Amino acid sequence: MIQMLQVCKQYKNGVIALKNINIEINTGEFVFVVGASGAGKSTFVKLLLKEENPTSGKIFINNKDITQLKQREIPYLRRNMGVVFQDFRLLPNKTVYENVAFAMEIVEESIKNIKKQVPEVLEMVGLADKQNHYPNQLSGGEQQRVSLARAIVNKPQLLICDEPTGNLDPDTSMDIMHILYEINHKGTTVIMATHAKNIVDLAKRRVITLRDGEVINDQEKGGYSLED
Ligand SMILES: Nc1ncnc2c1ncn2[C@@H]1O[C@H](COP(=O)(O)OP(=O)(O)OP(=O)(O)O)[C@@H](O)[C@H]1O
Repeated sequence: MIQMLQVCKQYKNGVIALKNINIEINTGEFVFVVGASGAGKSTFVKLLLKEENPTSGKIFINNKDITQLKQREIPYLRRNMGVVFQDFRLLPNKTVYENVAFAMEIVEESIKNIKKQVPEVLEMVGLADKQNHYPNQLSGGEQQRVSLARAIVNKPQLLICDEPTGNLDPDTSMDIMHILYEINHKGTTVIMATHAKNIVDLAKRRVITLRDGEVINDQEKGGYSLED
């Protein structure tokens, strides 16, 4: 599903954030991308979202080299991806229901589908009873559930999470992880960049470890501790 070939990223200020990355991620995998602060995790995520372009190398998603995409083709790439960030990024003036519905409205889904799918996805993340609340009336964990619901409501093939548990306490983080595992179990490929050692070590999933922009480990059923 995803292939990076000899990918390098140097920012304009000269910082080399990623060096010669060669990885392949198959459909249906759950992959952690770990590494210390500054190792290149967010840059890795930004390249997949095409928020940044690599300085050299190729990135294939579903056999299409996204480094060659024209500007007008980018929305079609993103339509196939859900994204979750550490800071939730919800719209403060919209309710839980409206935040999730908005993701469907911008891809011009029918009202019929919106009315069917939004309650289903809110049920899945355990927020059926909070659909009329505003983000500031929710806990951090609940806000992240809304953000997850919004990310998956259009049924993307790929879910990309950048530190999704970074602002949450350990118990709430595990709740979010269980939702992520369930999403993955239903067939969505999940890529999660994180610092959260305990989550990674418990998960026994594939772990790609970055250090100073290089992949220093790529292990099935790996652990964060391998980095040390
Ligand atoms: N827009 C930018 N311009 C210049 N340098 C950048 C930019 N974004 C990131 N960098 C640099 O690239 C390197 C990798 O940063 P990146 O944000 O990818 O790391 P990270 O592993 O996600 O770190 P953290 O865990 O702290 O978020 C760092 O040295 C960082 O300072």
